[in-house]
Amino acid sequence: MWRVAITIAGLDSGGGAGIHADIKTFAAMGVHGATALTCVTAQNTYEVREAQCLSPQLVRAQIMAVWDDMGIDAGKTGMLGTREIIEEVASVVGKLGFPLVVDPVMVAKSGAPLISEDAVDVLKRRLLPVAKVVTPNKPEAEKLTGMKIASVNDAEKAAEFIHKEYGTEIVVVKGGHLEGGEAIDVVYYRGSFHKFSTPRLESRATHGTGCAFSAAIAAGLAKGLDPLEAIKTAKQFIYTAIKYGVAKGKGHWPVNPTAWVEIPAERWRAYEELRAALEAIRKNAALFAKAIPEVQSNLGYVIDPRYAVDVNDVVAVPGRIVNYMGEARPSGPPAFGASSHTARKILALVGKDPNARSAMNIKYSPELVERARALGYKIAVVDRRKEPEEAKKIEGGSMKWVVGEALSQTGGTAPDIIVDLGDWGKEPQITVVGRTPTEVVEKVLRLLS
Ligand SMILES: Nc1ncnc2c1ncn2[C@@H]1O[C@H](COP(=O)(O)OP(=O)(O)O)[C@@H](O)[C@H]1O
Ligand SMILES: Cc1ncc(COP(=O)(O)O)c(N)n1
Repeated sequence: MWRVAITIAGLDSGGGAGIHADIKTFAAMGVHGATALTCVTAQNTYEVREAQCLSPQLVRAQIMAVWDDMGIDAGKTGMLGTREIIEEVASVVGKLGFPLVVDPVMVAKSGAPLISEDAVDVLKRRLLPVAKVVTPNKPEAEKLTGMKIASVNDAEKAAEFIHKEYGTEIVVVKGGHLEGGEAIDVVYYRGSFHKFSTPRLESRATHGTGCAFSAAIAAGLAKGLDPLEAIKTAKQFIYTAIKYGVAKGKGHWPVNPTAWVEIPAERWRAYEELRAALEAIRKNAALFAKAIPEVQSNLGYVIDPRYAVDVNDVVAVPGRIVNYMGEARPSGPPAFGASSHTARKILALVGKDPNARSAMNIKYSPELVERARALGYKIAVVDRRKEPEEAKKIEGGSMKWVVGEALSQTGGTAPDIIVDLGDWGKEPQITVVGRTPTEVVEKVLRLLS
């Protein structure tokens, strides 16, 4: 069943915070997102240049248009701009009664004020009493309570104070601005404290964190989750959104709410593509058997490089592709993290050329290199005997060196094949490179036919 969540918030033209972050979050969390726009900001990752708010009547009309048609299962507020808009939103929400998460946005990450000074009091006295959840960060909680917050203990006191003073049922004092190796959010709910924590990320991507976090809670409430369950999921969600942030802009980079669904989707796609390519190898098993070297073959594929961190993001064949009685055979179904050698080679490749996401090692022979030349393949030849001792010493250093050498010969983009002439105790090999495992298998097939 579809649920509807509404964001009552401002527009950030840079797409990092505000309604963009909220709608992406709603989509990623599987609810239908609706919007009541409050203000338009001309904003990017480092500054707010201009802002203009709509009339309170127009904000109300947007909420009512959604309500009268689809109903609203939960909502959240972000930038509200003026005291008049806050009063209007408090009045509508009070009347309609859907669960509301208030992110008491006051200042942008870049430093610009997002509500007028005289509005804070209206927010406290009018909006917080009709809200189900409020999610202040440290400076906002300090402003709402007049307390100084330097520890989890202080955050607990502030959370309880906000509940008692303004009547919001659930108070989440966020720990993004506190110190320590963990980002700890403190929740006050029904007379008890709860803590939700993740490792603190060293990340530039913190623009829109509060927006996406509160939208994720609202999405959970819209789906009918228990509030603590909704907050727990939102905490995992925001961790992923910060970790895989959008590396764009000169200031605080935007968070990435869609990472939550894109990463699992990417892994599935990569798995399926590899499986299809292995099927093609099976169909030509006798031919491929001729290309399997002593160390055996592997075929790997890395997920979208925006999300690839380590060998666990590369899908390959556990136990490699072997020559069994004259037929090439994967020794098992593909798995992530199944290869170390091939995976590190692909990670080195994709680090230099985002299109070089798949590779397979095959047997070296001068005839195959000749055939590649005749086919017009782009070829790089690497002499391992020239590899500096330092490269050999670093974990994964050899692979980086081989790939670096190869790509320096082909002008920075990956060749079709890398010929590795081997060294003492190292079998010479050919690595066939492509955008997808299917492309790699096709390139190998052409070489062998
Ligand atoms: N560097 C970080 N690492 C991990 N989590 C973080 C980090 N910064 C913020 N968070 C989390 O993101 C959410 C938003 O927090 P915060 O940055 O405090 O809010 P705001 O965006 O309103 O300033 C909270 O759950 C917080 O714990
Ligand atoms: C329209 C709008 N809404 C909210 C924020 C707060 O987000 P942040 O504190 O991450 O800058 C913002 N900068 N702009």
